[in-house]
Amino acid sequence: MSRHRLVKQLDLDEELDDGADYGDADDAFVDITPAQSRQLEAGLQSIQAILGPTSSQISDKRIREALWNFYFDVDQATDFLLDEESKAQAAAERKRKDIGDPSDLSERAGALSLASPPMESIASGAPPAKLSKLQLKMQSSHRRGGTGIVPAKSALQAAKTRAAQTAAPLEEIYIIPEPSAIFVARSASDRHTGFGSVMSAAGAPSSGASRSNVAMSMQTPHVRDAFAGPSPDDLVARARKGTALGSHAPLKSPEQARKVAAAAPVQISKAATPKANKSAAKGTAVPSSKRVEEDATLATDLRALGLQTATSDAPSKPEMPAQSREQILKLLSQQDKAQQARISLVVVGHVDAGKSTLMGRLLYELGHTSDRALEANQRQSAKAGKGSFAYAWTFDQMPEERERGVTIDIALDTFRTKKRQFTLIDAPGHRDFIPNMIGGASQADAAILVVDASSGGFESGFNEGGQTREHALLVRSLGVQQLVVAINKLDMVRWSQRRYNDIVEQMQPFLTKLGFKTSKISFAPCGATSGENLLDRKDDLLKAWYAGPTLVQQLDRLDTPSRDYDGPLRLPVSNAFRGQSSGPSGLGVSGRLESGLVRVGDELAALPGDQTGIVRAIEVDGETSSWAAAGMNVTVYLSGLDQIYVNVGSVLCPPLSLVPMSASFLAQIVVFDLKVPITTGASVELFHQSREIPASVAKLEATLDKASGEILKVRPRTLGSGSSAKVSIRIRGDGSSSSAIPIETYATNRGLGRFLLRRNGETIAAGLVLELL
Ligand SMILES: Nc1nc2c(ncn2[C@@H]2O[C@H](COP(=O)(O)OP(=O)(O)OP(=O)(O)O)[C@@H](O)[C@H]2O)c(=O)[nH]1
Repeated sequence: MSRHRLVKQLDLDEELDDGADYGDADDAFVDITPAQSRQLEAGLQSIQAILGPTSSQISDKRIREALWNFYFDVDQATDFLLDEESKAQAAAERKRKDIGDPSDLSERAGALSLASPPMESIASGAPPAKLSKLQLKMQSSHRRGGTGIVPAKSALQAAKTRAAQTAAPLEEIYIIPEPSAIFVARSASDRHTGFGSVMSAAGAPSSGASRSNVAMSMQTPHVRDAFAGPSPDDLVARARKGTALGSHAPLKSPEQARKVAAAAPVQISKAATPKANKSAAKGTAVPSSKRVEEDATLATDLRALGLQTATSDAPSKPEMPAQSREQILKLLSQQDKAQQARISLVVVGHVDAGKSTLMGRLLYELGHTSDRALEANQRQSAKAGKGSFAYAWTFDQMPEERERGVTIDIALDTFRTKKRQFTLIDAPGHRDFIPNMIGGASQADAAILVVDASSGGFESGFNEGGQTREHALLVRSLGVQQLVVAINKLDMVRWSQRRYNDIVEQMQPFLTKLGFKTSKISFAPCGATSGENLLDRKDDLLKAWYAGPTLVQQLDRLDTPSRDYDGPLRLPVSNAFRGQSSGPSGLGVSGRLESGLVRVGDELAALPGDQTGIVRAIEVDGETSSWAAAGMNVTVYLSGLDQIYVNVGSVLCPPLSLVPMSASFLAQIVVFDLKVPITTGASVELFHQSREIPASVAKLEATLDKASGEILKVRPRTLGSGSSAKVSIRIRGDGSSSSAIPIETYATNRGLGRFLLRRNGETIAAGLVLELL
């Protein structure tokens, strides 16, 4: 039975304990076979060769123990030893009371140079200067023949940054709408739904700003009532805790069930923790008969559940990429030409417009949901007195969602039409959950805007405070250019052509004002509960006047957006969780690849921080793959990287092409409809990728002409509704490097160079990053 099955809660205190206890473990290898002994010795020599002079700091015994714990995997054992070494050094420094916050990887990388290798001090036996894990690795890489040099920004990047310093064309944000055309939502309870802070640590408090907002709001009775139940943050945190985002999407096969089980919460391979190493050193490294027994029991349980397949004792080796980078690029370019590339679709719209029902029905019509699964949802929803939500329950799987009949968090799924594959992001419509909706929309290429055609239904979504308007504005501001408007619930108005035309006539000018090109907007009449006009039409009342494309035909006509496959890899993190032994193990990190390619075996750095990990497995839309490319929603499983170093808002990138870190930047913004103008120093919430960050508008540099981008006024005192301006944004914090976030200019990376600003539950502006300051 494999020791990979043994899992244990991570004890953080012990993990960070600097007193590396590598005590008596001479008896650790008593049961070792001759073959294992040979593997140990070969591994020992490999690690010593890799570590070079650093290996003199680490006893042979510790190296053997690491190899034993990592099943003779030299890479993992080396990573582990380097981790331990840098922790011990950091602890030693702490003891000398001269430690500050560890500087981040980008700063260190900038400071590193082979011209002054710290290796000399190690070789001379002098206590090494504080070496980051990256530095040690770079030395190793140098010894292995790599250059170990972190390149300065390329000339191309520098040129791009310079170009970005001139005003960006306004249509890149969106064509400025008439202020009166936009009404932004105001949360009735003034709730602060900080989805970015949700995942930073389960149960961790939100940002300081969030807390203060909440504290102020709590003074009014109706707000206290609103907080009587779990907050939106709590609900989302609870749902996401320890799972891949969207893992509450339907499980379509035993294989998927196995994968989801593999992503079960907060259990960490004991062999992969420093704590395990300590235990090993204390003589427990060799499986005891009790542990063997436990393993066997666990295996039996898993088999009974149909969750376990692998029984090998062999260490899990990364599957090597089957295709070269060139082959992958060629394949992607062919797919793009044939318009077959995957498209990420976010489904947005006013609360109760029928988004989840529409998507649930669509998956059923396309054969992605089995009759059995549907019947189960029908039975359970009827039992709960919510029979009309049977299709919506395909997506709304959190108990709170089912109880309240509203979507709370985004859910992901995939579906395939005859023509192409889609990733579907079902976003919540309720105003309290707009931050989650923004997180979903920031990962999308195109949107389905669901509109409720029932009498009064359309109006409540389209009037002031309705989410039809705000969602359309937000998706456009986040860069989505293609929109399919599903005019839903037409069955409730007896498939009235007049009602349909009336809605189209109101929506069309509104959407073009937001900057959607007419050619990129399409409309589809439909009925989610009956499945009308999703794949085909059955109702004579509709057939009598509509002969246009079905919803699926319209989705098939969407253009594949251009992707930056050649750029450096950028994977903004929307979730991080622990993989487990029955599926891909290691740290699972989910997100949408903004640029570049990732392959199994790649080394990735997580910023902020100075940690790196090796990609052991990749899943694209739930399917195992040896690579993934820009535009895909992926989960990468990394070894050698601890979960505490990766949060929502972190960005994974190659160690030799790090994403810049910045706490302040120059931006061009467009201001939405405002009650209170923006003034210098205004406190805002910055929504960047899947993260919400307290920030301030540090300086109003200039107002700009909406059409030409030319400067109208330098240093304006305020910014009002509908204006466009250049402003400096500063992340609020203590001013140290720790407040810096991974961010890029829009010219360098579109996804990482866009943001939204919100204040007191209102979205007040959208912007593009021009220059990092
Ligand atoms: N008659 C009729 N009812 C519908 C249709 N589509 C959805 N509904 C009903 O509308 C209600 C809300 O549907 P949902 O799918 O939960 O709406 P939603 O937009 O996903 O809701 P949130 O995500 O919470 O904003 C449910 O009772 C559905 O049965 C439709 O085409 N016709």
